[in-house]
Amino acid sequence: MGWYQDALALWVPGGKETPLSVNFTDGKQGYRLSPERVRHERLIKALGKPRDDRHQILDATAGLGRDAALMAQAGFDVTLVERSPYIHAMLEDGLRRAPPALSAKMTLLPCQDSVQVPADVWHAVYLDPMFPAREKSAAVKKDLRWLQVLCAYPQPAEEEALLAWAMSLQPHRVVVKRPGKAPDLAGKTPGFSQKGKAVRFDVYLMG
Ligand SMILES: C[S@@+](CC[C@H](N)C(=O)[O-])C[C@H]1O[C@@H](n2cnc3c(N)ncnc32)[C@H](O)[C@@H]1O
Repeated sequence: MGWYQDALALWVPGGKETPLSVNFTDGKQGYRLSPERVRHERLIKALGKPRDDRHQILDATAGLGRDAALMAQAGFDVTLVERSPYIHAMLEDGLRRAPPALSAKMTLLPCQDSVQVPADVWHAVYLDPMFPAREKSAAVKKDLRWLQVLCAYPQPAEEEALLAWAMSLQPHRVVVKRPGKAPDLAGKTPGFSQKGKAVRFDVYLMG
């Protein structure tokens, strides 16, 4: 890990790949963040409309902040939690370089496991826990490969605890990102799902 073109980045010494860093405006992410695009994202549809003046989303598994940026661009105030110190440091650096209008809507908590946050304030708690990729390793994208190196796959007991904890915060809904054909998180059937080709968003309506 080090500095590459003014960004905190990860790379394999001697490797040919461009180093991985968090950039909220580049390439595909920049395109997906355009205001016309963002409302068509399945994640945004899964979140529904805020009500009772609750505009806050807790992204409890923030990773590289891509989904958080979509949610922020859609108008939500997003609080991000990330427990890997490497990923957290890159995310913090990406937010430092992000357009002010975007970073103003994203609050990164100090590096920690997602605990000790207040209940009763969230429109939604968003979970995107690690799940083993189906594709062969060469086909898996660079960022996902790094996540696989740095972050452990949760055991069933941890998945269960994560979902139970998210529900205990009493948001209007809990939204869980899953690979299209993966089983429901912790075996719990969602109220409904926003399904895409490779990924789906399971929605647990809490009231
Ligand atoms: C699949 S990635 C999330 C990717 C993210 N949605 C994005 O758009 O970049 C999962 C991330 O959640 C983090 N994580 C998993 N369980 C966590 C927990 N209990 N508390 C905090 N972070 C957690 C992992 O370290 C990893 O970076």
